[in-house]
Amino acid sequence: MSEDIQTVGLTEKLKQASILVVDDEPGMRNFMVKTLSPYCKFVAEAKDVASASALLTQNHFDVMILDNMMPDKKGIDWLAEQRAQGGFTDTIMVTAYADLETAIQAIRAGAADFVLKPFRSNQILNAVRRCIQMAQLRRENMLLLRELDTADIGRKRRSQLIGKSKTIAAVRDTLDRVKNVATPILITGASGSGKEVAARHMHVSSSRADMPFVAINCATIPADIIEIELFGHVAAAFPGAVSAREGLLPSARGGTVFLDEVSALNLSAQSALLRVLEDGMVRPVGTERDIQLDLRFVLATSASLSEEVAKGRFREDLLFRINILEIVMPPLNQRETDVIVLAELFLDDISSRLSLPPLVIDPATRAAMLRHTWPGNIRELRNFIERSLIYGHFPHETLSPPAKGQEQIETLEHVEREKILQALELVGGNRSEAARRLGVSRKTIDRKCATWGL
Ligand SMILES: Nc1ncnc2c1ncn2[C@@H]1O[C@H](COP(=O)(O)OP(=O)(O)OP(=O)(O)O)[C@@H](O)[C@H]1O
Repeated sequence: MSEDIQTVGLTEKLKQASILVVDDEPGMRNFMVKTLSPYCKFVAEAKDVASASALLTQNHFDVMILDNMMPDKKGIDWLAEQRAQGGFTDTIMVTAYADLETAIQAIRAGAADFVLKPFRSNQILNAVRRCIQMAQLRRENMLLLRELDTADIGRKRRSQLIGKSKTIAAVRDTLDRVKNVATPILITGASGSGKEVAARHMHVSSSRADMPFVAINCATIPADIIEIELFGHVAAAFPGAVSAREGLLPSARGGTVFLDEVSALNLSAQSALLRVLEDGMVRPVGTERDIQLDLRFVLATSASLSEEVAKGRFREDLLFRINILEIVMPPLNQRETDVIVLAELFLDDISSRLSLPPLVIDPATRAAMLRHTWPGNIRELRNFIERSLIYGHFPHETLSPPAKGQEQIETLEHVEREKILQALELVGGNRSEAARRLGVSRKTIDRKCATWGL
């Protein structure tokens, strides 16, 4: 990498940084203060560890540059003491003697970097910049973890395939049976039917639960970079790239990879994926070296893969490799009263997340929700609940009746259910009135409603 100060890209962060220089040689201190001052907010200096300690108690410093050979104490020993007392300023050790023992001691004492005397101005500037970048990454990481923790309820929900219906219970049983086998799983089903939730559900109950779950939506990554994203690359693979990057698959090692909308992969990425599925080998772009990976694959699609094969857009051998174990996610309208169970959960979650007053599902809304076909499945239900909480009431008008032109022969039981629910919705959930209008007894309505979980 060039050492020209202009090319190191000194960030805004450096301009905000406060630096403490600790060195007993006045000439050295002067050189560092002069080098750093134009680029940093504030540079203080100390001629020994006693005055450095005093400065550290009075001010916050982002980075400390510490000479190891000080008259009163070795810099490394003093740094170790500082750490033991809770001082965590990122420290760059400066030394004239580059022996391995000193380097090991510096790392153990908690030094972030190590610079050899004599050094040029850009070397010390680069070291400070690296330190600040690392500190920023650590802080961002800590905040992200905290955010994930506070969103824990949402995260748990996304890892639990909730529902009391027979269809969902059957899916849960299958997931439980296959959770620890190495064979790839193919999850099919309409958009929003919970394919990713099912994959997470299986991962958290599998032996890989403590390892990463990496969800990748193949449809949202541009085709020309998908292989780089999945498999990683070395710097030499691209003229403009400054460094190599680990791919998403290697970063999930030991865990589960969820490849959503797998039909969106281009043919070349499909060939590479087939290799990974067959022998567990990943080859980063630009290398001749294969890396062996232990990964569990779950693939999902809302498109029909056999139709994609027929159109020449999906490799037939890949389809054979991935559809050994297929799990079909039932649409929401085939999950009995799960729509109500899920709606109640979403009402709870969303009202507390958005600090909106809670809503209770009244009988007419229940009937309307059970009757609606939910073409957008659970995602549509979630959006409906969020909209309702914002409006402060359930907007029935957005629950349209089934689209015309899609008529099919329905069972009598289904037609009866539709009609009774429609009647209940129209009369605001009043069962006696619905019974009167339908020409049946109130008892019949009660009995039917009980079997539908109303
Ligand atoms: N059983 C469930 N319990 C709780 N939430 C669910 C359940 N199923 C789905 N959801 C929620 O519904 C939404 C859609 O689910 P998910 O993303 O898993 O669907 P999908 O089938 O993978 O969709 P797509 O094909 O569009 O990617 C998410 O907000 C998810 O949290």
